[in-house]
Amino acid sequence: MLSDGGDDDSSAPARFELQEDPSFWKDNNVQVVIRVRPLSSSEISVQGDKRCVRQDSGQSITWTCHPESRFTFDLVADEHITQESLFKVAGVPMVENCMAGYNSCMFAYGQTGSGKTHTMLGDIENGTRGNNENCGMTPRVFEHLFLRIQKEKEIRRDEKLSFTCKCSFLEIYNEQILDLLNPNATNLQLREDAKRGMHVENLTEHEVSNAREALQQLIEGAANRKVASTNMNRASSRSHSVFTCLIESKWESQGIKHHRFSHLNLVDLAGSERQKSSGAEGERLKEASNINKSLSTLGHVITSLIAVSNKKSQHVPYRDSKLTFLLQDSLGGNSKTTIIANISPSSCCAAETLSTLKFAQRAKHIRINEDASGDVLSMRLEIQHLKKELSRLQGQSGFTNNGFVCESPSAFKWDQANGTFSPLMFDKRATQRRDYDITLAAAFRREQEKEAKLKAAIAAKQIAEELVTQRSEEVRSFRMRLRFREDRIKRLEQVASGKLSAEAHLLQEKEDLMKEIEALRNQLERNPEITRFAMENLQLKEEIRRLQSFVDEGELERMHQQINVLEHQLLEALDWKLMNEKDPVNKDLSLFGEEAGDEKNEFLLVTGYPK
Ligand SMILES: Nc1ncnc2c1ncn2[C@@H]1O[C@H](COP(=O)(O)OP(=O)(O)OP(=O)(O)O)[C@@H](O)[C@H]1O
Repeated sequence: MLSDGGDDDSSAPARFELQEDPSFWKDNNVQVVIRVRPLSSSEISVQGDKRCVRQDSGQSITWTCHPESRFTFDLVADEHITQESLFKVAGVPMVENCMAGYNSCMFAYGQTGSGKTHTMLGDIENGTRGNNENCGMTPRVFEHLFLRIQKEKEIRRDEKLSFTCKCSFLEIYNEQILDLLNPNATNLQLREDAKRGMHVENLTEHEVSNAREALQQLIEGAANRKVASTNMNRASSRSHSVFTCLIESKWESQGIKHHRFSHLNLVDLAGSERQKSSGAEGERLKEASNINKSLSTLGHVITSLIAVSNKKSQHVPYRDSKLTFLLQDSLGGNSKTTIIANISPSSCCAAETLSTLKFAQRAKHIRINEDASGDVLSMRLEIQHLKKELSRLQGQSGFTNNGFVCESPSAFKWDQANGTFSPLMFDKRATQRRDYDITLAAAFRREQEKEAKLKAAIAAKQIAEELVTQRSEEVRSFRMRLRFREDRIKRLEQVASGKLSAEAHLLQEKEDLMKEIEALRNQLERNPEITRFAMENLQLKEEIRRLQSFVDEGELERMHQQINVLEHQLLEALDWKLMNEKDPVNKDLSLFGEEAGDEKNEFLLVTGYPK
């Protein structure tokens, strides 16, 4: 039985600043955030301000009923957090991940009335954040996404970078997929193929070119969602909704055309309420049991993913619900996922709050991409290596030898107007001038070579990144084939035990084989592409190595020769001066190229130069 916490529970909750960790996503693929909503007026009327949780820091929270349990997460957002602050710590990094080419997914979990829709959509009717502080994560994400796209296009104008964004909005209601942008389309089917991965057949996709257009789709779809009044929430969402944006980018570099896709999924799950407290009956009860079934499958999927990452299991039951089947790439694929678990702090929701905290804690242990890590890791290492190479080459833009420093061609500028190096202006002037021209040209040439090397290294890095994407695709296709095989084994077991007829099995077998053939065909088509990328990668590495040795050996040698020539000329000029000047003071001063008695000599006398 649940018991209330101590007297502390009713005290006003503490406030905590959310500390962002800028390097979080470098090492993690799943972020779990807890959001505590303020007490509602109905909760206050039932239980006063008695709370079942106490926040201890920006990362930890204690469930204060019996037995007290402490939980630690990536972030715990207190009751006072604004929509904007939450967006900054969870939404902005999500967009950045997406711009970096990762599939990104955010989903809100929690009991009915805990604030999922408030978090994911908020007030979408009154514009975006500039004039509406209550608008939620999704509109803010799109506003930021289009700002970033604009900025990126400007920065990479030379590469003719272009983006296409297509939005879709669906809900899963009673285990059926409905198109929220086309309410006439019901019971849509999930399909999986090697080209598009997991997708919903015939789902409406609208191209959007700015945040306003994306918001328009959001408002239109949200109005079509199944909403009903329950004991816990006057306007309770009775379905899971998934707003997806497919971002396609194209650019050119070093004569190579690049093409990249990434998905942005924003998911508002239906409430994880207990049927008793939700007051559900009739149609509502059917809805509630479907919601609970799919959410418990989500829980099983998470448990299996943890077992898979601990090498204790190999099977993940994605197919047991539409929700997990649709989200499988976000949960177990090449994706960066944020889970916002919403909770009520009220004592009257203690059981649901504990269940949400436990769910969130389990999700924290998911380690995705494990099976692809070998390949992807080696590609990442390759990119890191190329980056190092690049910065090393950039660092070589200054060269020092015997106190002679060349930082850029401008360092070779010879100031004739000031009359410096006057001895060189006599009979040997023409030869000296030519030597300087040669030196200057060599410096420019080196600068251009470095530019070229820089470009080549950037291209090599991009190719390596493409290669990473290709390999991930390959792994996904492989996983798909694995799943087909697992299904076949299961069916054969059913045939053996008499649960499935041989005819039904053969029909399904045929369909699966067709799919597998298609997957293999696609893989075959893609293989030459991968090889080509690998080849280009190798060629670029070779080019860098060649340019490197050119700098290390040939060019360096030439530069030494040029310095020797210059030193020799300078000594000659000094000898000439020594032979022609009698006054030692003027003789020394003349080393600076000035005649005795001019302004510079006066300066040296004032500052105590010996007479
Ligand atoms: N952080 C918050 N600050 C202020 N009000 C909030 C907050 N979170 C939720 N609310 C309010 O609580 C009520 C229920 O929230 P919401 O509809 O977002 O819950 P939900 O989890 O989506 O519920 P359901 O699963 O039933 O759809 C709404 O009136 C909402 O405005």
